[in-house]
Order: sequence, then C-alpha cells, then structure tokens
Amino acid sequence: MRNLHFHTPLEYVKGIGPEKAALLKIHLGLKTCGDLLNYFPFRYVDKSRIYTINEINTASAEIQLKGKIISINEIVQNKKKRLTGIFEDSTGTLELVWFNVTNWLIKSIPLYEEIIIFGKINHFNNKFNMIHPEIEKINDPKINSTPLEPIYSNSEKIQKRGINQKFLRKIIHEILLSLENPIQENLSDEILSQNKLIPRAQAYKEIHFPTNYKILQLSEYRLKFEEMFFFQLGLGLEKKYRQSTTPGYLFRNIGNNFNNFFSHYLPFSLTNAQKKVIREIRKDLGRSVQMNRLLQGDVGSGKTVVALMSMLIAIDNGFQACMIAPTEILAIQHFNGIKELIGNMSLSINLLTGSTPTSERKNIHQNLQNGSLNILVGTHAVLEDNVVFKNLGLAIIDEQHRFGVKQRSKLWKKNTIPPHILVMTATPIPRTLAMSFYSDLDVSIIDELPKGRKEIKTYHRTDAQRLMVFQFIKDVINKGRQVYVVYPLIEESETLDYKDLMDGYESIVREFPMPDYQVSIVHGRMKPADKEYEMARFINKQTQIMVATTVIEVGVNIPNASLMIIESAEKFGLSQLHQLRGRVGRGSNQSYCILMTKTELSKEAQKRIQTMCKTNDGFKISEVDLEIRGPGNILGTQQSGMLDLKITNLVHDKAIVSLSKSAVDQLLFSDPKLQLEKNKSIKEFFLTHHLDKFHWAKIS
Ligand SMILES: Nc1ncnc2c1ncn2[C@@H]1O[C@H](COP(=O)(O)OP(=O)(O)OP(=O)(O)O)[C@@H](O)[C@H]1O
Repeated sequence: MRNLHFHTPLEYVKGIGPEKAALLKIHLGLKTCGDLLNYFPFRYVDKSRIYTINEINTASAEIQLKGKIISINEIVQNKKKRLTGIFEDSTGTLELVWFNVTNWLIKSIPLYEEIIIFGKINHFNNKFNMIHPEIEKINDPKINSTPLEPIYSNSEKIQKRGINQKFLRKIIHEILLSLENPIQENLSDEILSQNKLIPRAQAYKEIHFPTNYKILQLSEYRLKFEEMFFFQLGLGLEKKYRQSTTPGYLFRNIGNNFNNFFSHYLPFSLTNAQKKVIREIRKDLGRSVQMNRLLQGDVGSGKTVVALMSMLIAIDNGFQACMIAPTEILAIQHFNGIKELIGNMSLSINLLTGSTPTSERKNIHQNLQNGSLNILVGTHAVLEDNVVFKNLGLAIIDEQHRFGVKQRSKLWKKNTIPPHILVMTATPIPRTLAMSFYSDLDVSIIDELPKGRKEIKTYHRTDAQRLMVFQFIKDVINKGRQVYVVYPLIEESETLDYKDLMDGYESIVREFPMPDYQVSIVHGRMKPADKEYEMARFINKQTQIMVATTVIEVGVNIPNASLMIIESAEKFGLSQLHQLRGRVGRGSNQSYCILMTKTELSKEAQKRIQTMCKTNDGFKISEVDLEIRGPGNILGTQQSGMLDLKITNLVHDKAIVSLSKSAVDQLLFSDPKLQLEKNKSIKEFFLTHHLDKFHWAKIS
C-alpha cells in the first residue's frame, strides 16, 4: 500500500513495530521514514561474484563463498568462549570463528545446509579464516538484490535485537516502494542540467540499491550537491537579509588621518594584497550597510596595518574604533604596535584589559563616553556592559576561532546602529570550511608576504640531537638575534607541563649562563605585570632567549627573533605549530624553526611534523589540518553541529562544495528572493526543511 510520506513515523512502516522503532530512535536517532531514507550507507560490498575456497590467497578481502558448515565446536580459553566452525565447498575447507557466543548464536548457525557466507578473510596462525560471517540461506528471499550491497552504520547492541543489515535494507526498500508521492525534485531544471545532476528520486533509490558503480557515484554526487546547496543557500539568504535590514554607518570621507598616515607615517610600501584588501574594506564602509568582513592572512602577512588604516577611516568620519584580541599579551602587543605606527599623530589611544587598574579604567570609561578616546585596544574586557562608547563605528576582532558568535553579538549592541565588524584570523581557514561556514561573511585574503621575507627553514630533531641544537642557539645569538623556546601547556596535564617548562628553563639557564646570556621566562601562571616586564626585556633585546608556554602563540611580533624551538612538538596541533613558527621570520633575517620531539611518533604526529618541515604556506597547512582533525574539531562542535552533514565529507568533497556554492551565488544574483517560477521547488524545499536553522534567512 502506498501510504508513507517522509514525515511518517517509523512505527507505521510494515515490519518495524513500536519496539524496533524505539531502538532506531534511541540508537540511531531515526524517527521518520525520511530520516531512514537519509540514513545513507557508509560503504558498499561487491557481491557480484561468488569465490571458491581455493581462490583465497590474501587476507582482508571481503568475499562470498557458497557451501556448507559441516561442524561447529565450542572452545573455552582463559574463561572466554569462542565458537569455531568448518565451512566446506567443492574446493576445500575454511575455518569460521565467532566470539561472544550466545545460545541464540549457536541455534542460528545452519549445519549441513547449502548457504552463502560473506565476510572478511583473516590470516591467523598460518591459516585463513573468516570471523563472524554473514550467513544467507540459498532460499532466503532477496531484498532488491544488488551486486553492490549497502552497509549501514549500526551497533552490535541493536543488531542482536534484530536491527541488522538485512533488516535495514528490507525496511528502506519497503519505504521506497510505499511512498504515496514520488520523491519530489527540489532543484531547478537549470541547476540540474548545468551541474549534470541526476533526478532526486533516482538518486535516493540508487544510493540505497545501486545498479552499478557509475550510477552510485552519480547518486552520491547529486545528494552531496543538494546537501551543501541548501546549507549555503541558507547562509546566503541570511547575509542578504541582514544586509537589507541592518543599516550601517556610511563612512563617506577618506580624510586627514588616513591620508596623513599614508603619506607620512606608513613605514613601508603596502603589498599589493594589503592594498587590495584596504580597497575592499573602503568599499564596504562607503555603502550604508553594516560590514561583516573576515580578513584572512597568513602569519606575518601584515594585517595590523590594514586594521589600523580601517580604524583611521572610522575616525576620519567622526567615529571611534576598537580592536579586541584574545589574550592580554596580544592586546598589549597590538596596542604598542599601533602606537608606534601612528607616532605623533594627534590621536588618542588606550588599552583596556582585565588588569587595567580601576582608576585608569574609570578614566577610559569617561573618555570613551565623551568621545575624546579614538581607539580602544583590549581583551574581552572591552565587551563588558559598562564599557560604553560615544559612537563606536568599527570593531576589529583578532583571531576568529577564539571568539564565539555570542561575543560578536555583544559588540553589535554597543550602539543603536551596530558598528562595522572586521574579523581577522591568522590561521587561514580551509577553503571548504570558509565556503560552508563563513559564507555569511565577506572574505578578504592577504595572500602575499611583505617583500624580502625569507622562507623559515624548519627541521625536526629529537633529544639525542640536543647538544647540536644548543650549539645552533649559540650561533644564532652570536649573530645578534634572539630565540624562543616554547613548551606545550595542556590543561589536562598542566602540572606536569609546568614542571617540564621549569626543568627546561633551568637547563637552558645552565647551558646559557649569565652574564654572557640573559634568559626570560613567560607563562600563564605569572602575574600580568611580571609577564609584561619579561616581554618588554625581550622586546628591548635585554634578553636573548625567551622560554615560554603558548601564551606567545598569537600575534607576538619581534622581528629580531629568528629562531623558534618548539619542545614536545608532537603535542601541538598543526595550526598551533604554524602560529608558533610565525613568531619568527618577521624580519629580513633568515629564520629557523626546530621541532623537538620524542623518537617514537604516532602516524598523525608524523604527518604534522612532516607537513611543517615541507611547507610554510598557512593555507596548505590548514587543508592538512582539516584532513587530520575533521571540521568538528577545527570549528568547535557548536558551529559544525549546525551543519549536521549526512553525506558530504568536507575533506574529500571540496569540488562539490565549490560547485554548489557557485550555483547558490548564481541563483541569489539572478533571483535574490527566489520569486521566479523556475525556482519554486527550491524555495518550497528550503522553507519546509531548512528555515529553522537560519534565524535571519527570511524570504519575503
Ligand atoms: N607591506 C609591508 N612591508 C614590509 N613590512 C611589513 C609590511 N606590512 C607589515 N609589515 C611588517 O611585518 C610584520 C608583521 O606584520 P603584522 O604584525 O601586521 O602581521 P600579522 O598579519 O598581524 O601577523 P600575525 O597574525 O602573525 O600576527 C610587522 O613587523 C610589520 O611591521
């Protein structure tokens, strides 16, 4: 009977019943027919051929055999039960093995009956065997038999209670046959033909029961395209909606401050990439629409000056600007850097962090409110409710990853009209992620380093080579340069890590004694004033070696430092290593990075270290990082949970993400409100299935 719909609860499907429906819901999160149809196989096994036992010559192949089980035998070893069986066909015998023996299992194994078994061949004790074979009786009814059999992700717990592969296949088959309405197309003919997509209904059928590999690939492509298309459409509509409803300050003037800085204070000529980005920002600021721009630039690519010049535009138009950094050290660094850049220009700038004394804080609050303070640099302290600006026109947030959406929205509320927002990130975001998660922001990229920079040479060394490393440090210091030695600090093993840091510090002080050498130390347990003091000594070249934890990870800018030693480098993630390395190579000297590790490394750690030794390109590094860690770990669960991908893999499906993004861009350009008849199916599908995920995406 054709009476099922995507929204029909699973208990109404023939053969499921309330008990199994509850298991599907609790263990696999599947409640409706649509959920199950969207529960795509995670792999397929090729059952187009039946092998014979004498053909088996390699382990790990998954094969089918036809024959009989001629004996079974229960074995107890170390109090654990195991079942072995002998399977026979006309060419020989093969051992079958089952662990977790239950009475049910023993009863379910057919003896002396013609059967087909399927499973992976293992090699153990010089013999081939098959563990936990799937058994099919020759006269079992076939479920839409297909040479490529789908395998669904499933737990053993529910398999035992009847929700096995065969059951899932049967139910999905049943649902596909019993849908009252055929599966509706949700893309336009234009998009289908431009992107060579097969119809939706065909894709659903073939993804579960593929006729052959070719059509399976086309089905996967179709469904992945659709998945990314609607997500990107949501973000695109969100952006359009926000732009049309959120006014922004119009910064009409490029005035004295900007021009004066450009002609008299800018200490270098801007790179072409910096110029391009400044142009993009200027255009945004002159449009009466709130800017929401993400500025991506590799470490040391010169984002600070871009930030400053954007702030000068705000000031030229009678507004204030602020810049927020994730750590105190970085805020201080930005503050000092900006102060140095603006020299004696008549601008007032101040610093607000958690450790700003109360009297100074009061002063800052007052000057912010009366408008005499032009630029405020600080940490999260700037977001506090009692920090009130007279007219905040531009807020710059450094380091996207550490600020959540919530904190960004706090900034919005600092004015009746929200300030323009520029988010700067030093760790490039992999292109696929940028296209999927940040497509509601406009993106500017500084893809060029200032002239004269040399590639940082990166080497991998282990403890056995430490003496050589010490000698290298001495050589670098003799040339008048400075050195960082960084130790990891991981929350879970904080006490141990501090011990390593202090031990390391002591051994360095021993190896590099006073008065010839001066060594600084900076870590998170020090008082802010002490940290600042030590940083200042290093900046002023009073000390040659800085031993530190990752507090120096982002933004620290000391061009004379040309050697970075990273201790226990295997404990750091790729983007962190790249950030740390970026603390050197910021001047014209040849810089070096040495990654110290223990001898035995995990595969992943090896890959990280090799990647670092091979390339300096943050964009390439971020791609490898995505491959190793996956999007969830890079973005944080909150962000990536929003996407909840059923079939697309952001690491392997880059090309599809990019194609669907182009299709969305084209669509929103030609029909921004999805009003044309030809896009009706897209609009209807979006409104019924996706609108709830996007709070701004309203289609009028
Ligand atoms: N166009 C340029 N020519 C020469 N030097 C430049 C140029 N732009 C910036 N610099 C210098 O390069 C160094 C790095 O710049 P900046 O600190 O702005 O980098 P960044 O992009 O913020 O990097 P990070 O994210 O690693 O902090 C600074 O010493 C800065 O003065």
